[in-house]
Amino acid sequence: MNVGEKVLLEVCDLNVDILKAQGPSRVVHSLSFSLEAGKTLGVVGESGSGKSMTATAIMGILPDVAVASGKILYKGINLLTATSAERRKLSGSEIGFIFQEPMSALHPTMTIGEQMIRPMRMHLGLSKKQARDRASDLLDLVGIPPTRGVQGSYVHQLSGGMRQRVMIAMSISCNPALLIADEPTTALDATIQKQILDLLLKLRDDLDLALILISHDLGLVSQYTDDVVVMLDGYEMEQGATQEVIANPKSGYTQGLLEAAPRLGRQPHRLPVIDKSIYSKVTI
Ligand SMILES: Nc1ncnc2c1ncn2[C@@H]1O[C@H](COP(=O)(O)OP(=O)(O)OP(=O)(O)O)[C@@H](O)[C@H]1O
Repeated sequence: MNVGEKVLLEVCDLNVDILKAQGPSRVVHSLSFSLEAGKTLGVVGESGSGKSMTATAIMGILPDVAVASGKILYKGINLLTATSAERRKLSGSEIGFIFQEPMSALHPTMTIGEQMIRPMRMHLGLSKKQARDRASDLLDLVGIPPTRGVQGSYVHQLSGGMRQRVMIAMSISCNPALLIADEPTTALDATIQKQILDLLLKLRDDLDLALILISHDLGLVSQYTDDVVVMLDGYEMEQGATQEVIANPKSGYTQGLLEAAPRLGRQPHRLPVIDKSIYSKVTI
């Protein structure tokens, strides 16, 4: 990937360690990638490969037991050494996050409207009325017209697809430049999955966002991203332009993922078993 003038995010030599009683255990090893405005980067790997640790390190919401080192440069500011005031300003406003499971990310006893207006008042300094109007516009933008009365609803009253649309509306409410979506459609059926991913791409284009799409599904990522990083057990297996990686995978692990990848709306007849042990980092 070229590091040009439009680079928004540069992850350089990122390591993440989990602190355990017997000592630190590394779950992300020397990971580097960059992302330009208006582009989508896929981070792909099976469960436990370090995708969420990478995402939460960028967001500054790593679990207490985890420590990150290296550099995460956002518009040239190293997020790993930024002051908490700088971080607060960036996370949740400049950098938006879409969680896998909106049911646990959204507050159960606050209405959707109340949850939406809070960050807009804090980060954008809007009045209650302005924030409510903007919430209405944002919901409309993600395909929920004001007539649905969603602002007055609670999360448990919405369908899975509606919840994810609400999360997306919230994630773009403070005009982020970067959006990180961690398995945003895993809990949804194939038709809704496609609608949500198409919506994310439309927002990326309309708002000139940079988007990181995290998924275990290389087939899905291949349809929605410009570049891809393939991870296994915390290591980068390969990265590059998505179509290039799909057409000529350098790593046997990527080939295995491709064979296992379900396409949108089509499940594979049988999942091949990938023998991970033969891709141990020392052999690469
Ligand atoms: N809160 C935590 N405490 C201790 N270890 C953790 C914690 N969260 C993740 N890990 C460990 O860190 C490693 C990387 O996990 P991570 O969640 O980043 O993987 P992932 O690729 O996102 O997988 P998944 O798709 O299942 O979320 C795994 O070995 C996992 O067990």
